[in-house]
Amino acid sequence: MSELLGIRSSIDNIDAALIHLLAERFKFTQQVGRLKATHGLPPSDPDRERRQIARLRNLAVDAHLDPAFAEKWFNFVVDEVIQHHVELANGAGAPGTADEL
Ligand SMILES: C=C(O[C@@H]1C=C(C(=O)O)C=C[C@H]1O)C(=O)O
Repeated sequence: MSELLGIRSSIDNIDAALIHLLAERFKFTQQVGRLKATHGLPPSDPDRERRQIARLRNLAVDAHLDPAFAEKWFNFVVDEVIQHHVELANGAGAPGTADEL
């Protein structure tokens, strides 16, 4: 089953890349959260989310990925981001990040 091992090795690489990309994304969303907290802006921006969902759904179709899955993934991530922004607005760091240390 060397074919299976080879395919799984590529899956492992992709999963590692996704973790690194998510970590980078959260670094930037934390910067946004700090700016929002400093300027008294609300944690969520529903208009921005709507625009991103439309954009990501189009990208997903082009990439032959289920657009409903792309939207579900985005909403899952954004829910966590907004939670972090609420915590920053309340003067706390986000859980599980360097802010907590
Ligand atoms: C990162 C932001 O905060 C929230 C999170 C978003 C995201 O993770 O893409 C988008 C909109 C906001 O609800 C932002 O306002 O840009």
